[in-house]
Amino acid sequence: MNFYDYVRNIQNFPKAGINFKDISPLLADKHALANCLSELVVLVGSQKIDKVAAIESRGFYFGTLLAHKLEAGFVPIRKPGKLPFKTIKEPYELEYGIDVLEIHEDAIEEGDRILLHDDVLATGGTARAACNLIERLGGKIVQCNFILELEFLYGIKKLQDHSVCSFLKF
Ligand SMILES: O=P(O)(O)OC[C@H]1O[C@H](OP(=O)(O)OP(=O)(O)O)[C@H](O)[C@@H]1O
Ligand SMILES: Nc1ncnc2[nH]cnc12
Repeated sequence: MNFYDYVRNIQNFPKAGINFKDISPLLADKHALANCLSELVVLVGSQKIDKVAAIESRGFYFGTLLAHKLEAGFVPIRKPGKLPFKTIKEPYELEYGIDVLEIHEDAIEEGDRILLHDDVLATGGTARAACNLIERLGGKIVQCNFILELEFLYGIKKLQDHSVCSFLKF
């Protein structure tokens, strides 16, 4: 299976000049969905994971599936005002805007081994903010794991202190 065939390019979305990588075709095909999940599990290998933390909203597509496959818990990292309990916050910049991420302050215990998952690594601002939240709560980030990486944006430079794995590279 050529997974690249299941990623659609949408020019000028959500803003002029952005070439948006749309994984909807990959999600809609039962074989592509199942095989993509298997490939993400392969990236983790035999490393022990206590919790998968995933970033709203597209990180949630595979985040809970990954947690189930890895026999780990799941932690949502969300946009502001969405989480109901006490949170800590991190601001960040992304390829097309500025936002804030939040995590429940009791979501991670000191020493928890965390897999951070999101669909796309672009400039790395979102993933960096998510790593900061996890580390502020005492989590140990085992791997930052993405379906696709836009290598020309060098997001990996913001995650140099971590192991970064992505399945599809553009
Ligand atoms: O590496 P960066 O430049 O920070 O960009 C990557 C982030 O951008 C997208 O999320 P978006 O903010 O568009 O939200 P969504 O998942 O809710 O669509 C994507 O799902 C990543 O979370
Ligand atoms: N070009 C892009 N396509 C899809 N998701 C993104 N997140 C940030 N940049 C993106």
